[in-house]
Formats: sequence, structure tokens, C-alpha cells
Amino acid sequence: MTDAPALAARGLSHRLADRVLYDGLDLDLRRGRICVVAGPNGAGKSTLLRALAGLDRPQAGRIELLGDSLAALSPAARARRLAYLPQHCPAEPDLLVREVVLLGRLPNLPRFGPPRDVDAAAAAAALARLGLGAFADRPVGQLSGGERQRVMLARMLAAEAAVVILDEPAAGLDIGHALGLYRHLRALAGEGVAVLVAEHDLDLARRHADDAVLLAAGRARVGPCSAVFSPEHLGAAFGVVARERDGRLWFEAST
Ligand SMILES: Nc1ncnc2c1ncn2[C@@H]1O[C@H](COP(=O)(O)OP(=O)(O)OP(=O)(O)O)[C@@H](O)[C@H]1O
Repeated sequence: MTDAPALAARGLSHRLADRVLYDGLDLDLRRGRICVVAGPNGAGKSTLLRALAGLDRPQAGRIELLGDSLAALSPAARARRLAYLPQHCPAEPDLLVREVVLLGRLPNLPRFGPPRDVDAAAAAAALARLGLGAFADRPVGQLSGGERQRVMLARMLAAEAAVVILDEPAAGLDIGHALGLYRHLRALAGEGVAVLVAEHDLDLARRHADDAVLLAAGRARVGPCSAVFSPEHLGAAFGVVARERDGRLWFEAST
């Protein structure tokens, strides 16, 4: 693994008509590491993730993906390097689970070419990894919300991208599957992928992140998870009283 970040953002800014979401934000995503983005509702997490994924042009700043300007890459070239799982990810309900997962290989296919053996193998591996083998031939519209979320995760894994960006992937998952999700993300990181996740569950975030971004009230704290997600910073960001006991966070409404 090289020391160069897989994705490097410098000076990112985003302003709404009436407020700033972030201004001059610098962030490096490194292979082998999980970075978690947290912050109150409306703080700008999804906005930041969309910019880092190349879906929206940042209002200011620049982003490099594996050494190239993100803005200069074609959508297909970008998607071969970076996979993005949005917060709400619709899927055609009649498609079979195996077909949805195979769609994750689209950026890798030769132009107008059918899936090759290598694509089928990557999709099958992603299905197996998420424990979805038994669902492979079911229409995705028949699955529960949590099952569908795992299918979308498998679709993202099938792309075999160097950087993965996930917007609240644990939302709607039971605790077992949420922990399983982070186990998969840690395994991905162990394979040299750079992982960025927006997460509302601060205990999950603190347990699994190496690095962190805390967005609140127009300010971005960026750095090692242990420093950024301190009780003091979290309490201030969410407007609550935060304490740490036995390594766990406890929150109370501030009076
Ligand atoms: N197209 C848009 N035009 C104007 N404002 C927008 C637009 N998209 C998002 N916003 C606003 O930008 C702010 C940040 O939205 P964003 O979705 O990034 O927040 P978030 O931190 O992901 O929130 P949540 O935790 O609720 O998912 C919100 O106040 C939202 O209303």
C-alpha cells in the first residue's frame, strides 16, 4: 500500500442560501482505513458524500481520486475506481437479486459487451459475502428493507472499487446485521479499500472508525476518530450532554 491517499479533497466548501455547510474542508481517504462522517440532521453529510463521490461538483475546492482530478474522469472511469451507495437506493422490484448485484459490474464491462465470467464471479462472490445466496433468484421487490439494503451493499462490493462511499448503510439494519456490515467494511479495508461511511449511530461509528469527520453548524472537524468523536465535541455538535463511561457514550438532553 502506498502512503498517497486514495482520495484527497482540498478546500471543499458548500454554502446554502442562508448558511454554510462546510468551508475549506480538507480530507484524505486512505486505503486500509475506515472514515466515518457524523453530524446532526441537515449538517451536510450527504452533500459532502455526493461531492466526494463525484456526483455533484463542489462549489469550491478540488478532489483527486487515485491521483487524477475527480472532475476530469468520465462517469464510467470514476465508477471503476469509486463505488457509492446512496441513502435511498431504489431498485427495479422485478429484477432478481443476482441481476441487481450483477449491475454493480456495469462500469467494468466492455462497452456494450455482455457480462464476462469475471463479472459473474465477482457478483457471485459479493452475494456469498453478504450471505445472500439463498435470495439470489428472488425478485428484489419481495425482500424486506434490511434484506434489500444488503443486496445494494453486495451490488456495491461487486464493483471491486478502490474507494467505497456509503451513506447511512446501517439505517434499517438490525443490530446483528449492522455489526455484520461493519465487519464486511473492515474486511474490505483489510483488502486495501478506502472506506467512507456516514453514520448516525455514534457508538457504532466510534467502535469501527479509524478516522472521522464531524460536521455541525458549518464547522468540520477532521482527524483520528478518538480525537474527533470525543464526548466534548459530540456534545457540542449535537447540542446534548455527552459522557463516556467504560468506553461507551452516554447522552442526555441538555437542560
Ligand atoms: N438541492 C438542495 N437545495 C437546497 N438545499 C438543499 C438541497 N439539498 C440539500 N439541501 C439542504 O442542505 C442541508 C444538508 O443536507 P444533507 O442531506 O447533506 O444533510 P445530512 O447531514 O445528510 O442530513 P440527514 O442526517 O438528515 O440525512 C439540509 O438543510 C438540506 O435541506
